[in-house]
Amino acid sequence: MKLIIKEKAEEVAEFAALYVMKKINSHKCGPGRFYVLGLPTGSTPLGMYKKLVEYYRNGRVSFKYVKTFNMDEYVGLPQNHPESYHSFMYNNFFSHIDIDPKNVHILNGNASDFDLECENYEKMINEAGGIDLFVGGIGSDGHIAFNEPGSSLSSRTRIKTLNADTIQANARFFGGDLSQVPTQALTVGVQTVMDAKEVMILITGAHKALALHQAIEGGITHMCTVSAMQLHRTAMFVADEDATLELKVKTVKYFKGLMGHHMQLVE
Ligand SMILES: N[C@@H]1[C@@H](O)[C@H](O)[C@@H](COP(=O)(O)O)O[C@@H]1O
Repeated sequence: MKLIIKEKAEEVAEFAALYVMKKINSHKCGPGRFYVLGLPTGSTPLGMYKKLVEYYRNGRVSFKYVKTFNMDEYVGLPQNHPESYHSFMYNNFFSHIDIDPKNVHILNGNASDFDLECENYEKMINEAGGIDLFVGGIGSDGHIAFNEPGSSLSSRTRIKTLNADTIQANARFFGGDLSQVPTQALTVGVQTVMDAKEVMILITGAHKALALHQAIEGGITHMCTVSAMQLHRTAMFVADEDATLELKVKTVKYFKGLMGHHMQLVE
């Protein structure tokens, strides 16, 4: 596992965007050779999307031969609702780059058969050759995508009922009104993320510090689903200083000592 520690959230965003750009550019993409990205929503990855749009505008990267699979989507929210993850992704990223909409995959939270929708999603990921890089954020209880505490660590794409903490945390996007927050979502499973060739988790802010501690210094537990990434061969956590507040000084020192080496990943 790698832990990249940057001083500020903006530098986390920059590192993540540079990493994604480098991966796409070194993949030798073309017709029949796509780079496949797994993508998150939330406030944490916003800065990364902004940077990627900037790099695209400066001609440093193209998404023409990139396929994307989003992590999750609310159930029952119209696709064009401003807080749907469809809207989030188009407003903040897809509408500003050269990706072909047919290469964008987002779960349909209004499907008539959720089991079939989720099964097809896994099939489409397989048909795309699997996910090359899954980028994720986490909730303050350490959930990845919408894999709430207690989710099976071998779970696959399915419907989940959101817990009270997640509904509370997401109420800020619905005018603070808990009753407006959808109570269910379709989400990739922990195993769906684990199957990606690479995983990069972005964590910023002191409110995520305990989650980062549990994720990398605690044991693997379904009560902190991102901790499953300890079993991933190439998991990388990218955190700001605030998110490291609950880590041991020894852990922080060790990974900071590797920074020179790790920065080569984006050079
Ligand atoms: N399903 C999403 C997660 O994918 C995201 O990581 C989390 C944290 O969001 P934020 O980055 O806004 O803290 O929110 C939701 O639960």
